[in-house]
Amino acid sequence: MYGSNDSTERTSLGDALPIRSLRVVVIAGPEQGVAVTTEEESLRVGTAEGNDLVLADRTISRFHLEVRRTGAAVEVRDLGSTNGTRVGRVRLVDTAVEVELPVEIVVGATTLRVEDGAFGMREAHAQIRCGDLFGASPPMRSLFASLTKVAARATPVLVHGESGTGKELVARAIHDASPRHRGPFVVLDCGAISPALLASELFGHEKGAFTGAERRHLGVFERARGGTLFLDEIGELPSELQPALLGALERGRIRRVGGAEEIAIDVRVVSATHRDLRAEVNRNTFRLDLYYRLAVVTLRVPPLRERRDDVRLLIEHFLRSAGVETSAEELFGRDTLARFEAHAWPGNVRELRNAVEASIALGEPAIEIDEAPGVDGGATGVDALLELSYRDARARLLADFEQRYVRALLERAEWNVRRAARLASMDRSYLIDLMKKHGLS
Ligand SMILES: Nc1ncnc2c1ncn2[C@@H]1O[C@H](COP(=O)(O)OP(=O)(O)OP(=O)(O)O)[C@@H](O)[C@H]1O
Repeated sequence: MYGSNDSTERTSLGDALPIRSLRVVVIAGPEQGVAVTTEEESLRVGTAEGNDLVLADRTISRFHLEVRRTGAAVEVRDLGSTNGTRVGRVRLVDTAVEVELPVEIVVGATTLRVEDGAFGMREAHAQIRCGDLFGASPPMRSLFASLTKVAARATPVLVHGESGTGKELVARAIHDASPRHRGPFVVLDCGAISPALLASELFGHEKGAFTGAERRHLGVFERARGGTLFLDEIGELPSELQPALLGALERGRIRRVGGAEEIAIDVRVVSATHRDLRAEVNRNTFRLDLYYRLAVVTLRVPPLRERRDDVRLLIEHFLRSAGVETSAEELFGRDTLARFEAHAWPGNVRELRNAVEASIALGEPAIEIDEAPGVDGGATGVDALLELSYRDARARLLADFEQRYVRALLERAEWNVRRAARLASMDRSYLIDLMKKHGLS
């Protein structure tokens, strides 16, 4: 069984996984004949340094497109380019299409051909655990290997992944495996703090720097001295603060708001985002130079739907964490487990953890939720409610509605609570209360 402590330490998985390289060739256009091969699962094309294929064609955007393997096929994703990406007769702008290789792609005045390259091996973690992260799927074991390698150095890392995929745990694991592990791990959620307060949270302020600044306040750069500074939701950093952060990282010094003294910083910066910062660079909402500073290494945390073979392992882990010794199969039965594995999990591992915890609390699988009777109900829904008093029936329908509404709202907002509250014009703390009430937080 996956979840037992012994199995988390096993080393029999091996430390390499087979991989097939991707090759891109310019078959028409100003740079015809140029070709690049990458050993990674993905390949990027654009005019900015940092792409695998860097082109000079002016009709191409800085980060124009990405080709990523998805099992037997590849996904071609346009990264919000100005002129779009054409695959056959389909024109993509800020969207993706799944195709088989080889494929011809037209970008600006250039035609590319992407094809399979040679077979090779890539490094993989030999265990199904890395820090507090669990994962046995190839993309997770490959992530664990990169994470462990990058942890040893001081390199800034950008962690990219959908909400609830475990980005904060990745940052924490980097810190714990780094030479700075005895220092502090300080988190700043750039999306949760009002832009007016963000400068002071980052750099601190002196007493009297502004109305209400009654005493000196140390910012996260100073509090993380000797350790790791985790800048969560870095894509939400307002443009007016981006030059100040860039300056601090370039000079290795900060100045508190209202202060004159320059203070040397000693932090390793790990940042995270659910947004594709390259698309934000194309849109000019994120500075290219700041992107380069933060994303010296990018680690992508795959969504749960791309690693369904991890679902069972994670369920076992969450059961053990909740003190339940029964195995997932005994508890839920095969059919329900199969539904857990087939579910799309838009809220990723966080949603799965909530579903497992709710299942334990309710004593029945909480994956049934999607199929609960609708609030508008049919005659049958109302008929069933006639068994109850009006008051109880009303309370039951309301609770049902709340749960379905909050879940749908969070899914629409990619499980970003702040965004969800804004979408529903609802107070954030009220939304958090509703999430707690319905086992969604
Ligand atoms: N691979 C994993 N193994 C075990 N637990 C995980 C894993 N990934 C995520 N979790 C759990 O899922 C929850 C969400 O993880 P985390 O907060 O790290 O996600 P995130 O990507 O930072 O989310 P957000 O973008 O919303 O801040 C946490 O409870 C975390 O412990």
